[in-house]
Amino acid sequence: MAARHSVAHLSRRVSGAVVPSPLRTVRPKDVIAHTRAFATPVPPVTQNAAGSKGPTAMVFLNMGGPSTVDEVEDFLKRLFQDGDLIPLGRLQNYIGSFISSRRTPKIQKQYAEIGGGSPIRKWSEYQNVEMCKILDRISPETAPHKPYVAFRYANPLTEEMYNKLFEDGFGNGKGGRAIAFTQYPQYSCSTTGSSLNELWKWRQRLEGKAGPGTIDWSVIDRWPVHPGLVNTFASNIEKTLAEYPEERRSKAVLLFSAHSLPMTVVNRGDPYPAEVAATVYAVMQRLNFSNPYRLCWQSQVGPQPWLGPQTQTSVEEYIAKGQKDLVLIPIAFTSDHIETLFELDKEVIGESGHTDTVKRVESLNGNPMFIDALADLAKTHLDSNITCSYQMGLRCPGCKNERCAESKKFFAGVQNSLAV
Ligand SMILES: C=CC1=C(C)c2cc3[nH]c(cc4nc(cc5[nH]c(cc1n2)c(C)c5CCC(=O)O)C(CCC(=O)O)=C4C)c(C)c3C=C
Ligand code: FES
Ligand SMILES: [Fe+2]
Repeated sequence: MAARHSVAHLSRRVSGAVVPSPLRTVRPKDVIAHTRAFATPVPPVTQNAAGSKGPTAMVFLNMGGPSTVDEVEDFLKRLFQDGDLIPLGRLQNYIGSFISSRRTPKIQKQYAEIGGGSPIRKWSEYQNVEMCKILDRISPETAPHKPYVAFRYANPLTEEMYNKLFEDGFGNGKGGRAIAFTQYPQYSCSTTGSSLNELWKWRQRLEGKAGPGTIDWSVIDRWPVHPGLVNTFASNIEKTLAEYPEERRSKAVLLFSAHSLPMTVVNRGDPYPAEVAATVYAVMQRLNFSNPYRLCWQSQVGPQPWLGPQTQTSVEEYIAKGQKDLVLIPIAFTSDHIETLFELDKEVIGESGHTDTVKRVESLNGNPMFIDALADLAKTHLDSNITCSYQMGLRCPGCKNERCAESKKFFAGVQNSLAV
């Protein structure tokens, strides 16, 4: 299809003010899929090279997790008090605080069992530092690239990250460019959307109105089918399949597992289920459909209906049908966390009665192929001169959240914000 969109749809933020990009045509595919060719030649590092437009702040957005058991209560409190994740109305803070205190002992035990905390901070910091090293080489014109992490529910929180930006010479009248890079490959309003609403909130509080000297923000908001992501998943799956005897290998069932969503969020029109399915299909294409597969959903919380089928039930039902060779693939998160190390390893596999034939594919963590993919995504974004994907300007059909409207107007630009 040769549908072409004028770049008048797209905009670039310069010193906080939205200005139209220079006229050229961009296919929406270019904006969303970031499919730059992979064989980037690597020139030597050129820190502060003459003509560099850097420094550039690379800000990883994610939910975060408690690094110690003592941090669990605060983590859960922030999570249950987030109206973008769990809308509880006017009593949000009160009810959120009540639910989180009651839940804390159970969740503390789970974090204790996986080594005393979540590894998300360790992996996020490592991935970002390594990505920035690559960017300094392949994008000397925007070097040096400085790594920052902004978590939604654990330290370092968005406010802390913003103050660090100020300390390092960004904003405060000095401007500078910052890229908000979501670490959720697939976009959900309850994950990336919530992080962007939070970033927008602190941007308003700490920098006031957009204007000369404020930070120039742009966003990498989704990357469900980036070839580097797809290849890393596929190669990890191949490694796990190789552990089965050859005669059983192609009959092992691949069970992709993603964090579920409440049906209220799905029915509001959240993009996440479709984007997770896109990742699964791209990985299967890359594997040449070598095995039968299904997508299932894990980590439901509370009594309301969630998107299914549930991962644990699916494993039990396949085993009951005689299918015991099952490969679990966490497909919606880029590092290990409580849902891989506790829920999949200890509950789903541990309680399956078949720990020798039900296996889990390793998480992306520090995989160099994955770090290359992050650098490729960032490089494509830095070169593209766009603020975010064209898709990001559109609110969900059922969205009633004014924070979404405001943050979309800010990040996508007023002219690209649709249905706000
Ligand atoms: C793509 C990933 C995730 C989506 C989508 C998501 C939605 C979502 N989550 C909750 C409630 C909880 N999630 C919790 C932990 C948690 N969630 C994700 C990822 C997604 N959540 C991760 C990676 C983690 C673990 C973090 C870590 O270990 O570091 C928790 C806390 C644990 C618990 O109490 O069970 C809750 C609660 C909702 C309601 C939701 C969608 C609306
Ligand atoms: S809930 Fe999706 S845009 Fe607000
Ligand atoms: Fe969650």
